[in-house]
Amino acid sequence: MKSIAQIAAELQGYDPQALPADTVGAFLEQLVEPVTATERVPLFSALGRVLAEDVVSPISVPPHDNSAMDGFAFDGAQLVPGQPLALKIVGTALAGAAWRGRVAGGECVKIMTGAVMPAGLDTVVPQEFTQVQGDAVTVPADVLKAGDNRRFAGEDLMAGQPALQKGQRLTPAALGLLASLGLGEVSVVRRLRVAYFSTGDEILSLGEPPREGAVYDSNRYTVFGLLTRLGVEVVDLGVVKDEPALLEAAFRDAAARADAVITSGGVSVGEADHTKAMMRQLGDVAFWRIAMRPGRPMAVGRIAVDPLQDKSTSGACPSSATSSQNDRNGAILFGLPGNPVAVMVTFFAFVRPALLRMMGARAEPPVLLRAASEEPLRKKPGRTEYQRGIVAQHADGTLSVRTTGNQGSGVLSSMVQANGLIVLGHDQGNVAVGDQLSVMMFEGAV
Ligand SMILES: Nc1nc2c(c(=O)[nH]1)N[C@H]1C(S)=C(S)[C@@H](COP(=O)(O)OP(=O)(O)OC[C@H]3O[C@@H](n4cnc5c(N)ncnc54)[C@H](O)[C@@H]3O)O[C@H]1N2
Ligand code: MOO
Repeated sequence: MKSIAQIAAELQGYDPQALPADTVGAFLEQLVEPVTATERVPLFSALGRVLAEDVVSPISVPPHDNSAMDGFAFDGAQLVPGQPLALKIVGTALAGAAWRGRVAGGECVKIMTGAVMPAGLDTVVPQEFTQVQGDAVTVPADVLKAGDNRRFAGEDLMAGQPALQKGQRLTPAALGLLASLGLGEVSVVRRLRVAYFSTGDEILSLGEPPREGAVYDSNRYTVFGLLTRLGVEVVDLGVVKDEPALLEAAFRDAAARADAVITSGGVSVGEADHTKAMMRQLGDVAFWRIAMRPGRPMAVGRIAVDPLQDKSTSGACPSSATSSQNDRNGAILFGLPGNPVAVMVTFFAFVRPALLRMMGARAEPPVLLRAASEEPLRKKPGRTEYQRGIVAQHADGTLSVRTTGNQGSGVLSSMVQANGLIVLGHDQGNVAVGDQLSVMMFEGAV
């Protein structure tokens, strides 16, 4: 486990007062480690979980050569170009049971989609292509070739071949694939637990009456949504007032109960701010000014946990967990800036990839779209900007993007209007109409 100072010393061009966004990613990759405990869960509980081991196909799927169509199976060697083929029906092969009769030249078997191909037959003519009279079938000339409409055993998955890889997040398709292999349970990395609290004397909890100078706590709900979508267990610690004793209790409780602690507020340079002091006192923490907008101030580090107090896994995992203790070294701290848009942007840019790494998931850099700017944008080189964008698709298939207007980092409604974040890179200057821009789409991430 490397200290903040060690990681910083090894990173080229590390300047905590003007940290390029790329360097933050590199720093966090050094800071966080995947948790190692695993458990077996039934498929219905596995959606979004991270596979703890490679899955090798115990069987071939499909298990036998079978028909892709309802029609007539025959030996395709009898097809002659330019000539129809007359066949006699000698049986019916239904899905679910193999048809065991013998088929001679000039004969065929009526077959249903998914039914096992009778021995010696390799071609299926769909029934709508044919003329049938009693037990006589005519295959018109040139409607198909030998081998058509036959699905091979193992063409989806072959027994003994890798089907899914460790670190894969289980999607609906992956659940179906595991089921197709006959596997009812799967070994996954234990769920990550992430604690969150909002800080600030001006922050009202829902239900409190409005008062002058105060705002309702929106960050807690946004972060809850972001974390839930990510598939982690959320430990909600509410709003914590800017008092040292309350903050200390909240940090200690959060670090004891969770693998990572996310806070919002109190990381800038304002007065009457005990949050930073408490982070410094309880942990090994770096305070940054990142060369980006929004999301400039941010604190990152590790809060030590007294092993006797460690409640992060006790009672959290079912008894099937193969190991639930000692798979972490303190709780990782993400001290996010208070502004609601800055919270979301720093989450997408830094926290989400770091949490995925802690969850044991394979790195999946977001796929960025390219879209033509509908408007000129002012942009200073030397910092990364994330502007809220609305991407539109045109009749000819091309994409364009416009901003949501006011880009203030307190304007949360802009995040609701937007369907993605326009990423203006560190060295990018002003943007002209028609310039191609990269957009990180929310679909899948938000
Ligand atoms: N002199 C400077 N002032 C500021 C700087 C700076 O570099 N020099 N940076 C600005 C930037 S950028 C940001 S972002 C903020 C970050 O400040 P803090 O992290 O200390 O956050 P607060 O001051 O507590 O809050 C900022 C803003 O966000 C509102 N807020 C906070 N928590 C919530 C919440 N849970 N729900 C809704 N809204 C919240 C809060 O009321 C403030 O309006 O500092 C700038 N200043
Ligand atoms: O960058 Mo602050 O994080 O603008 O709101």
